[in-house]
Amino acid sequence: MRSSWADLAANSAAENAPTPPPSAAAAVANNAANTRPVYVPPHLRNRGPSAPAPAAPAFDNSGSRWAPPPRNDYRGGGGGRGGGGYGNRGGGGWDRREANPFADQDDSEEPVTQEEQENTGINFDAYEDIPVETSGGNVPPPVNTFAEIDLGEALNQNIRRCKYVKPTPVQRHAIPISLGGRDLMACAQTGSGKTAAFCFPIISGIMTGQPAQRPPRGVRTVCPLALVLSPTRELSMQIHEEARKFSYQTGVRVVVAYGGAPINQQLRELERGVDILVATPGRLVDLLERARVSLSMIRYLALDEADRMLDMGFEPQIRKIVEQMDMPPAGVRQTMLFSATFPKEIQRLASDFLSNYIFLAVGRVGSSTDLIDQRVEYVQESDKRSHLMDLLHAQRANGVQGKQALTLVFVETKKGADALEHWLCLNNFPATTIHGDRSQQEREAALRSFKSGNTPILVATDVAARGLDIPHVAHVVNFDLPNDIDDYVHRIGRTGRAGKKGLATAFFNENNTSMARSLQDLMQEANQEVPAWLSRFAARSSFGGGKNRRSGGGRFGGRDFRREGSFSRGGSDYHGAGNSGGGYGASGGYGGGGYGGGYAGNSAGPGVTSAWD
Ligand SMILES: Nc1ncnc2c1ncn2[C@@H]1O[C@H](COP(=O)(O)OP(=O)(O)OP(=O)(O)O)[C@@H](O)[C@H]1O
Repeated sequence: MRSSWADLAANSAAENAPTPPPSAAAAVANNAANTRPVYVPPHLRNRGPSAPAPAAPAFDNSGSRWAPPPRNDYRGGGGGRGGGGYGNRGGGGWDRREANPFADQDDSEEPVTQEEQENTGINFDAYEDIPVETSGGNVPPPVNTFAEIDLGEALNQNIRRCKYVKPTPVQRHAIPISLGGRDLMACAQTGSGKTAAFCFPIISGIMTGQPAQRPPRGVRTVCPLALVLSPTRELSMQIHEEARKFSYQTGVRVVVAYGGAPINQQLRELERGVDILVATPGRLVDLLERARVSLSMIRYLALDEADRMLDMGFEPQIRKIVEQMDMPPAGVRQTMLFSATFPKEIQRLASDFLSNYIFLAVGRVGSSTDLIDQRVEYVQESDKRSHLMDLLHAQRANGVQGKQALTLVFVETKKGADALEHWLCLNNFPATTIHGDRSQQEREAALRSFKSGNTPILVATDVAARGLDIPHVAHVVNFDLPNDIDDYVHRIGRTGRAGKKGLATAFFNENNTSMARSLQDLMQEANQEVPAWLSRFAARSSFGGGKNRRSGGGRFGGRDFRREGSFSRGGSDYHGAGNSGGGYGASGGYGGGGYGGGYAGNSAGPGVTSAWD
């Protein structure tokens, strides 16, 4: 298996986080059970050693563990807290050793001021004027500060450790909605903090909710309370890392399962206990079929990159997981769907998974808008390499390519990625690749090497287009443009995150004519300068009503599809409440057919490596 020099360097530098000894509380719990771990519900797990020992949970074992949780036992409280139980340090329950996810950062719990946050480049004032649209009945009002939300002290402490000073707009709106027990379809721009927006309510809900029933002894099936699905292995890993930080010392245990990595290690982690399972669909189906995971206790289901999860590649797998296994149905579980893009067709599909939901669209949040400087250059296929070289030399000369400034180059094919990486390295530009033909180890090493700045150029297929939060990506180059404007939005969203500025350059030629109109519209809405030649391409391609045209006469979708006349289900929950910003947000005009690169891997049979999980 080929491996670039940079990957090898990164491999050798791989972290080896020390594992702290088990806490006193965990040891007490374990002894009490004659070395067998004793289940302690999350809301009791935080009691320190001095606290009274948790009483054995009085589970009603008359029903089997397969019985679904009591209907609405955890909902409808409007965020009300049922007796606390969170907040204290310590830990108990399962084999509950917990590495400190903040170990390699300055863990001072000094409050971060807004000024300090701005010094880090995060400027949330840029988000203040963002139009927000909500629809659905009885939308809970947004909050302005984390302090207004009763998330519990342990979680609040982690928010401080993460140095989050105030909630981003999607968090301000989404967290109260989810804490209110409502299903949610949320659309907010890349880099705007959606991960925390779905993690916080889940963690808080598990900390304070009803205790879960424990599987009988000897049964190796685990029953997580929350499931977070994402389309790629790397994104699942990232969500897992984030969720571990948010849930540190809360007693809530987060486990990740994804394809391409040995399943045995993941099984061992699951056996140690799991409250929140973060997974890619393929690996999850495997675990379900082996009966190592049961979804019967699921209270929270979150789909990150939900439009991708429900597009034609993933939809059958997602339906299987959500509808054909043992997961409680919509209305019993709470479901949250998040993405930066949400085509209407996918919204329609997604509504099958939701019950009485609120649609939330938070305007552009400066990702594909002001914060990302978008440029499109006309470059013939044969000139692309020399053009890229010119850009990289200019970056070097201007000091843009400092140690910390990273460049992410998107190409169409895996072979193309390898060839470009090779050529860049030959030309003294250290590069590595990530795509579906690389082993998982290689993919992870490449990402590490890129993140650390050892290899400041990453050549990627669409497998890296969504969700990845890599600090210091200063420049995204669309060496090959995607065929779908939503993919473009996600790709360029790897820069300009959390209020920071970024640059995105696209190489355009005749092969991309079908993208001309949607690209022009996107750039116009983002107040970017559209070259005259691109407008001419757009005018030509508009005659055929190109598949990538955004719906709504050039205005972006980002609107609840239920507002369209076509929504006529009985018992509609649409009440048209909320603010109406209009004309912003996610895309309409779902292009379809535009998933090159690793997409084909989704339908791969057993044993075939999929780029997506
Ligand atoms: N309240 C906050 N204050 C400061 N930083 C935040 C806050 N919320 C999130 N962030 C940071 O913003 C960055 C982007 O967050 P996140 O990855 O969740 O974005 P996203 O909306 O999911 O993006 P994408 O659509 O690309 O998946 C992360 O580095 C995260 O730590």
